[in-house]
Amino acid sequence: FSTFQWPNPLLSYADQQLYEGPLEVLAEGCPPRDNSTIPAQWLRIAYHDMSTHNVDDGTGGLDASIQYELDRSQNVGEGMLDSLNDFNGFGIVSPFFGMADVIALGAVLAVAGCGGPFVPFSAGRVDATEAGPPTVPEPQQDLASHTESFRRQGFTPTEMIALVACGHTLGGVRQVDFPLVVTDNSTILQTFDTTPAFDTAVVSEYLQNTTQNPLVVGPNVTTRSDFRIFSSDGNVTMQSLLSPANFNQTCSSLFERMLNTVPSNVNLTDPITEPFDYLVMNNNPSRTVTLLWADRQESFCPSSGCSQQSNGTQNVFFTIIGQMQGVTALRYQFNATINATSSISKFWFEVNENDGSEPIVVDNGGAGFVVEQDSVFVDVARSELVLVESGGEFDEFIKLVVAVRGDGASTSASVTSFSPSLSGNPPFTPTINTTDLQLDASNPPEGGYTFFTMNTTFLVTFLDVTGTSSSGTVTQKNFDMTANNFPFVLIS
Ligand code: HEM
Repeated sequence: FSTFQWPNPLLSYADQQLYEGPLEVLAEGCPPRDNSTIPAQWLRIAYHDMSTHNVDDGTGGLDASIQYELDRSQNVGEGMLDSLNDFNGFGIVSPFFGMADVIALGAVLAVAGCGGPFVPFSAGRVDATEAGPPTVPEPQQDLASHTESFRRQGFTPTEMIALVACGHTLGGVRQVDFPLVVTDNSTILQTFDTTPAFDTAVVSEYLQNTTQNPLVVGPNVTTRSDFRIFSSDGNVTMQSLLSPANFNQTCSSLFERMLNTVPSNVNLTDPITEPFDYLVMNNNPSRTVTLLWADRQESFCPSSGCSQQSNGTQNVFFTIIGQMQGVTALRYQFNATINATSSISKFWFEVNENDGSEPIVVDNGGAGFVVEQDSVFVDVARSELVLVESGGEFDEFIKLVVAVRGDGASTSASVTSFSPSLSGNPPFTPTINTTDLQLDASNPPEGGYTFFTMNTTFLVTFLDVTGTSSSGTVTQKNFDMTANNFPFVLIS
């Protein structure tokens, strides 16, 4: 069992994106694109975004500043724009998980998708709002410049050799973008090694002098930067990287550091190395899982808690990250009715394998899963996903219903909504809107609550809901619209 403490919207969301998120579909199986592969493009953009870091003053790093740097020759290549569109297109940028976190997640998935090692993922990067310095290394620079570049980014000369080898096991150099590196214009892209996979071929082919890596053996000696870097310690580091186990371990830890290179005022989460939203267990059909809760007045539920047994299970389909770690999980579902007056103060679970062993109590490290407030919340059961049909045309919207404890005369509610950018061009900036809600005529007050409503679209992914009553103002933060199934209503 993990030591994860609920609630933690950032960690929960990062865990969900890593283990169940949609982005992996473009990385799984190392799919080809633009004569290279999608993962190669994702790994390169992560490095370029991070290369603005300066260890001397703690500025720059993986901060999505690349969105403002695409017009620089260092960032040439259609893979850059394609990758940013991939990252924006899934709509997974959230109020607390920005483009920089998505770029880092993309690199983790890229390495795994091409058969490389697991790279531990941390979240919490902060997106820049302007370009960083133009400090991406370029092939025509000399070894001393590259050594200084990597020092400034936080890497030793030995780490520079390994990081370049780890990066250049994927993809290659495009002739149109680097005509001085790949001079033969019948070649669209010259790969760094003969395999698209994340493997040691880039190292072994270099050491065997069979390499076609244009940054090692290209016709233009000035742009043989990989040759100068790889041979800078008499091939000692490259020899050590011949071992697949050492290559994977070295690349995993250097990539983790590369992705965690952020401005010094940014704090990242601990690395996520297991799916902690669930209990990960073998399937046991005789297992029972019980939801227990305490009421707010401490008089309604028995001292052992009110309880409700699970009424069904769902298989969790893990991404390549979960698959490579060999984890399996079931999600247990509950349908519990909670008395509106006595309400709920915290909940927890009991897992009984029914095999004679003691039941396991899952209680968030002893504290229980505390429900901070019950005065303001999105009422999922009263909200509706509405489909309107008129003359063969369909219009869809979400009728959002918010419950505020208190009577109609003294209560009010507003919603701040977050929608990822719809633009096809970076920088991708989300839309944030605040709207005052109307009293909901179709849901009269009930159970001490007044109901408010607004219509919203599927483009909204997160909400903060604020309600005011005679007892004060309360906000339910970070309500995830994409994680909820509202009742469906057809109007025709
Ligand atoms: C001195 C340092 C480096 C130089 C001069 C350099 C240079 C280049 C060049 C010229 C390309 C071709 C890009 C294109 O045609 O689109 C390239 C591709 C690539 N680089 Fe580097 N690179 C360096 C370090 C790194 C590092 C540290 C990484 C680590 C992640 C990396 C990852 C990649 C990847 C994955 C590609 C393939 C992109 C694709 O196929 O679309 N590079 N690099």
